[in-house]
Formats: sequence, structure tokens, C-alpha cells
Amino acid sequence: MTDITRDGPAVGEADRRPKPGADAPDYLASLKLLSRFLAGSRLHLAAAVVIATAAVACELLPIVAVCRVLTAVLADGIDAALLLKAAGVALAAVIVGYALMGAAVGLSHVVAFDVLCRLRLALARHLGTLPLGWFEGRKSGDAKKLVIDEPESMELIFAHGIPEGVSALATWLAVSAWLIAVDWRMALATMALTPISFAALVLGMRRGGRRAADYQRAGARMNASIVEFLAGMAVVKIFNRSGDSFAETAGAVHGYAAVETAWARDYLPLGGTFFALAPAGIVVILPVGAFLMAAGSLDLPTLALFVILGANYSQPLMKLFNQFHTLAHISMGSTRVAEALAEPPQPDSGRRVALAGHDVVFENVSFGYGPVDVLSDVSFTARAGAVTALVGPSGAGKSTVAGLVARFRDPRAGRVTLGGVDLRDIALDQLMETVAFVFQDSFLFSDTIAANIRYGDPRASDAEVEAAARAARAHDFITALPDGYATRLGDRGRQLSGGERQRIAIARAILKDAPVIVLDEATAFADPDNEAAIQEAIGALTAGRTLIVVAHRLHTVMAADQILVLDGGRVAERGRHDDLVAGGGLYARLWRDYTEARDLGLKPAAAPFPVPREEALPR
Ligand SMILES: Nc1ncnc2c1ncn2[C@@H]1O[C@H](COP(=O)(O)OP(=O)(O)OP(=O)(O)O)[C@@H](O)[C@H]1O
Repeated sequence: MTDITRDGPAVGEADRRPKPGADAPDYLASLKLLSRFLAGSRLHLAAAVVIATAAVACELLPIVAVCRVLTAVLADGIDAALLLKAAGVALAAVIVGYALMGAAVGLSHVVAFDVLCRLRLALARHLGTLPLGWFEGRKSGDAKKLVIDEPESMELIFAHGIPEGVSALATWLAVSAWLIAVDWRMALATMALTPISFAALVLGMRRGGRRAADYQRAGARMNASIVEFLAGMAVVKIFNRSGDSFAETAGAVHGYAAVETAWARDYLPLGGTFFALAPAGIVVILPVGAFLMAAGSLDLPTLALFVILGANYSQPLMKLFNQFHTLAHISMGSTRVAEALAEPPQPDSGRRVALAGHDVVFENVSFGYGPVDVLSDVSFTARAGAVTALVGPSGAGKSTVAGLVARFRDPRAGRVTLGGVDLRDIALDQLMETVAFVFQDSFLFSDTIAANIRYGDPRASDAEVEAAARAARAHDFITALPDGYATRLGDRGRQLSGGERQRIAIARAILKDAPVIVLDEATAFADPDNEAAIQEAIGALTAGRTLIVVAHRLHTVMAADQILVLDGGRVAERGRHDDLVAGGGLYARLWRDYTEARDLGLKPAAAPFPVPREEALPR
């Protein structure tokens, strides 16, 4: 089984437990998640924390110096030597403090980059082990958001949050301890508003937090709507629907603004109370100080110290709050990443087994994407060295059957075997080596054409790549390109025609040299010329292999050894072309419709295996 945990810990049962209060954000989700990927960076992080704390001590030194000077001046008048010494200490402390904080932040960035690198690798590796169904239930940008965007926002936690949060906490604790040591009564006065302001903050965040799920949903809807509006611009324009589409996007943007406003209504009265009260210590310090001085139990230098420090007492707390706010802000994203990591991978026996040939057998297979079955009790044998064609009306389940052969999904009931072994008992690696799949619209990577073909066999030489391209009838159009095989394909190879992309995909499958080949509508998007080339290319694939072909263009499967006619997820008919046509059932009807359409101008192209000449086609 693929080791998904090389860069991170195992996905534990604890991660799969339902979270209490699904809509309430877990403010510490990011910390919990990132701490799982900290191994290897703990020392750096500890060093960053220690250095940040030392930087705080340096930052506090100038305040200590000012207080000592103040006390001395109030007691004995101005002493130039003391002033100079204090200024020197303060300056040196500021310089060293900045240098230390710079070093701490530098170190913490290194920790952040390392942790995020491990998290992204583990995520990407884990997503690669999930069943296809996981991706199908999501919008295309979702997985990218999980691997790229969400971790990016977490960078702040280690890069800034930890050194700055630690230094803020250390400053607050040090100042509190100092003030208590100097005069506990004035210290209490300085701190009097802190619990009240924090209580207001916690209440505010709780109220605001109830909106977190709405906030996330509205944000996701707005993003998806804007991305779709831009991606579908050609369709929007051609159907002159820019007004409607924009109205939908505008609705999503307004929806997001409405949630933000509702959040502000819930949070701001209490959050605002925090920001008003936290720095307002002076309103307690002055009257308490005046009272104590009047009572003769407080001197002026001490009052001055509390006035200076008291005014800034809440600063570290505000900084700490900012870090907490960052944590809260990214908590929903971190929770989603943690949930994705907890998704169970596609079951993999991990056992490489001896296969008795390469017959693919469906035994009473039923399958459904949701609660309703789209395949019911499907049984057939696709023999090695023979061509098995899947035909039937749209939605009959042809692509679903094809997908089960490559274990894109597993049957709900029954089993699919290869060489007599249940696919689920064959190591996924072995299965993927044994089965080649050419999709309706095969994905090409943003790389050179040669690299895309070599995807079928990474060890293939240039000559083997070219031979596969020749067999796939792709060599001529590739060499006609200015950069030939070195041509870089942009976004999914869109600069090529559908038929050209398809032939590159077929070259890739030829290079893979797998004994079982599944072609899902390989000619679906091709024009007649391209289709002929593709059919010739497919012809190069067939010899001696188990070939399962999904086809709409029935002339391409007339010579198939076995045609399975699917209807409503069941095998309605099976046999060879002539017998099925003579039988007068569904296939005969499909064939009649097909030939009528062909007579109206549809030009059948070359088939991958011997096909009767045009004039010999039954009418
Ligand atoms: N990912 C999916 N999630 C949910 N339902 C699906 C999914 N893919 C296919 N279906 C449904 O399963 C049924 C069979 O689909 P399938 O694509 O296998 O049919 P098909 O015969 O290949 O159709 P077509 O010839 O139009 O490609 C259809 O009702 C389809 O709507």
C-alpha cells in the first residue's frame, strides 16, 4: 500500500470522529493540524521561541532604564552620567532586540516552509490514494484549494504567529510580574479592566463564531461563482447571457457581503468593547493612584511608573489577540484539510498476485453512484485476445462498466475478476500496470509531448516514444510542430485538436504495453479524418490483448468478438453483430437508427479491427 505517512503521521481514528458542533469553528484546528507535521522542525521552533523571548527582554530594557532614570530624577534631580548610561543601555537593547527578533522570525519562517512542505506533500500523496468518487463530489478547484491555498494561509501561524505570539505573552507576563512586585495595589488597578475586556472579546467571538460556517459557505459560493463566470465566458457571451450570469455572480457577492454584515452585527458590539476597554487602564490607574498618594502610601515615581507602563499594558494582549484572530480566521480551512487527510484511502490489498491470464469477468455486478443502482446484475466475460464492445443508449452505464475494470470504483455487489482474481485482491500498483485506459477526453499534462507520451512508461527511450507515436498515427502531426516532440503543451494541451490529444493518449497507452485495454469512446470528439487516424491507432493496440471498447459509432464495433448491449444498467442483449441485428431487439433498433443517420451523411471511418466493406454493410 502506498505510504501516505512518510511526511506526516498516520491518519488516526481520532481524526475520523465527528466533530462536536459541526458548525462551530475549532479555533485551534490549524495548530493541531500543523503540529502533526512539526517533526524535524521542533528544534528550530524551540530556538525561535527562545530567541523571541530574549528579544522581548531586550525590548523591555529601555522601559526599565526610563523608569530608573525617572525615579532618580524625581528623587535627586538630573544626573547627566546616569542619563547617558541609561540612553546607552536603551539603545543597545533596542538594537540587540531587533536583531534577535529578526533572527527569531527568520527561523520561524524556515519552520513554516518546512512544515507546509510536509503538509502539502502528505496531502497530495493522500489525495492520490482516494477513490475517484471523492473528487467527483467536488468542484474542480476544491482539491487545488486544499493543497495550495489553505496551507498557504497557515504559513502565518509559524512564520509570524508563534514568535510574535510568544513574545507578546512573555512581555505581558514579565510586565505583570514586575508591576505586582513594585506595588500590588497599583498592579491590580492596572489590570482591573483586562478580565472585563477579555470576557467581552470571548463573548463576541462566540457570537461571531456561530456565523463561521455561513461565512465559509458564502465565501466558497462567491469564489466558485466568479471562477465559473470567468471560465465559462465563451458560453456566456455566445448565448448572450452575460447579464444573467453576472446577476448570479453578483448575487453570490451580495450574499457574502450580507453574511459579513451579519457577522459584524453579532461581533462588533462586544469586540468593540474589548478594543475600547483593553487600552483604557489609565482611567483606573489615575484615580486609584491619586487616592493612594493622598493617603500617603504611594510616591510620585511609582505613580509615574504605572502611568507609563499602564498606558501600554494592553499592547501585548492586543498583539496576542491578533494572532488568535488569524488562527480563528483560518480554522475552517484547516478543519477541511484535516478532514481530507482523514478520508480513508481506496482499499488496496497491496498483494502482487499471479494472474491466470487476462480475462476480465463481471460476476453479477451491481453499482450505484448514490443510493440508486446504475448497474444491476451485470455479468460477462471479456476474453484475452478478443474485442468486447459495450454499446447502448446514453446513460445505459457503458462508461461505468469501463471504470469498474480499472477500479475507479468498486462494485456494490458481485465482483470483477482479472485472470481469476477479484480486482480488490490485486495490488493497485499491479492493476494499474495491467490495465491501460484511454478516456473520452484524456488529460494531458503541462509538459512536452514526449513527456506526456512517456507517462505510459517513464523508462522508455526516445526511439520507443517515437515508435509509439508512429503506431498511434501521431508522429506526423507532432513533427510538423515547430518544436516537434519537445513542444510544450499548455493548459491540458488545449492548443491541439481533440483528435490529436486523443492520439497522444493512445500513444501513451501503446507505450504502456498493458495486456488489458479499455477505450472509453476514444473517437467521441474526433472529426472523420481524425477518427480514421484514431481507429488505425487503436488497431495498433489490439493484438493479443483484452480490449474493452465503449462505442457509440456502431460500425467501429461490427467485427467485435462480443457486443454487450446495455440498457438501464442491465445487459439487455449480447452476441455478435449479425446475430444481434437478426435478433430484431434493441441492438437492431440502434443499428437501424445508426445506419439511417449514416445515410444522411455520416461517414463511417476505419475500424480498429476488420470491418465489412461499406457496400457490404447490412441495411
Ligand atoms: N459521477 C457520477 N455521479 C453520479 N451519477 C453518475 C456519475 N457518472 C454517471 N452517472 C450516472 O450513471 C448512469 C450511467 O452513466 P454512464 O456514464 O455509465 O452511461 P453511458 O452509457 O456511458 O452514457 P453516455 O453514452 O452518455 O456516455 C447515468 O444515469 C449517469 O447520469
